[in-house]
Amino acid sequence: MAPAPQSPVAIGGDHAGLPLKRALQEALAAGGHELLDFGTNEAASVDYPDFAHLVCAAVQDGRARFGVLVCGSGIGMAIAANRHKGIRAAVLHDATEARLTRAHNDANVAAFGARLVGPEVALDALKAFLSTPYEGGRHDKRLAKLLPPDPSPGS
Ligand SMILES: O=C(CO)[C@H](O)[C@H](O)[C@H](O)COP(=O)(O)O
Repeated sequence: MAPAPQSPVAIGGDHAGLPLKRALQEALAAGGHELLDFGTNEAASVDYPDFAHLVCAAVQDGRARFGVLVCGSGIGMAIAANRHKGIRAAVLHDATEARLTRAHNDANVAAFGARLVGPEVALDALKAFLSTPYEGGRHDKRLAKLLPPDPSPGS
């Protein structure tokens, strides 16, 4: 992995994500990224939102520039992460999605499904995610519209 201007990176996952989380951690560390590891580091079954909340809090308060979340599908993690103000999480299956969500959505959390994506593809996507800048411009006003309208629909 290329040297790391975007450190530190907060990482977390559930039991299903553990093998991929470990692989991503090793690659990030080898690339010089400072890592904040929020677990889990045990094979025992745990609940993915607990780890999503820890990682997102670290991104929200500035301890981490980016977050990485790993569960079985990546979906539960992304749902949990996107409930946090200022967090834009995307489930990634390849490097193209990673580049697009950084360039257009200024995503700050990458979610992976360890049961669906292999370590090489996930690592490629993570490299692209961490190295692609947000484009700004026309995307700024769209990001501003991601906030719920006031009053929120259904309230
Ligand atoms: O929440 C998920 C799906 O959105 C994650 O993939 C979890 O890792 C998965 O649900 C865990 O499943 P398990 O049968 O409890 O191992």
